Amino acid sequence: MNACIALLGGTFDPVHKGHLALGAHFMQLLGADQLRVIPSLPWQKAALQATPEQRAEMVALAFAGLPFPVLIDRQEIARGKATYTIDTLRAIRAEVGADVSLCFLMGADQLQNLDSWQEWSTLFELAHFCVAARPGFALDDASVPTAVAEQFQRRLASPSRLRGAAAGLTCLAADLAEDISATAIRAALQRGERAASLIPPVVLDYIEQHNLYKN
Ligand SMILES: Nc1ncnc2c1ncn2[C@@H]1O[C@H](COP(=O)(O)OP(=O)(O)OP(=O)(O)O)[C@@H](O)[C@H]1O
Ligand SMILES: O=C(O)c1ccc[n+]([C@@H]2O[C@H](COP(=O)([O-])O)[C@@H](O)[C@H]2O)c1
Repeated sequence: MNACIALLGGTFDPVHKGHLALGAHFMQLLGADQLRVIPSLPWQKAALQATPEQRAEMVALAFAGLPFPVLIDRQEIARGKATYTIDTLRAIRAEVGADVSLCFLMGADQLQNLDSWQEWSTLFELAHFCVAARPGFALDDASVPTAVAEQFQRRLASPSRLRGAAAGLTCLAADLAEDISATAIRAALQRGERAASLIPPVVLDYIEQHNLYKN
């Protein structure tokens, strides 16, 4: 059987339990061999609070010790300029070869935004796309751009089919319902709350040690 790698890209400012739930959910659904977590230098988000290095360190702490293999892939922060997923997928595809199943994970908010991504329709040539529900972001056709909804529906397949093919399919996890966002966490920390139920304890310790998200 082909190897299967799940890819989780994100800003992670900071990483939180919603990211862990998204990764773990699809690792189980897909029966994937590895989760690669890729901290980004996002071109659509201004004024990040933690540095790229701090965000990558928090990601490494959060994803340590899970019951499946995890690789923290620093290629996007190493690029040192705003990053596009198309470039990252091309690099990973060149590294792993044509047959490995690559499954890019995202929440419903990014599906609503997918048609703004660089070369978005070419992305399906390089990977599968797996979308999880997220409170506050609908997955119905009215909330997703028409061209994205069409691509998504046409390519929709079971997780086992994604595992058996290299790229080009989509899959939906409608049952994830983690009401957590980095925006809400930053706001809570700024108010002086600890947000302990939303962030892994090791990440909370890191945030406190580095005086992050105070203002
Ligand atoms: N609670 C969640 N449930 C499902 N997916 C999520 C959740 N939080 C984040 N994601 C997904 O994880 C990826 C990285 O998210 P990101 O690091 O931007 O966190 P965020 O909470 O969305 O941040 P912000 O509030 O700053 O926009 C995106 O694909 C996003 O959709
Ligand atoms: O390639 C793009 O144009 C693009 C535009 C928006 C988001 N992305 C990717 O989507 C992932 C989640 O992004 P975000 O902003 O929700 O943290 C992350 O890997 C980003 O690099 C990619």
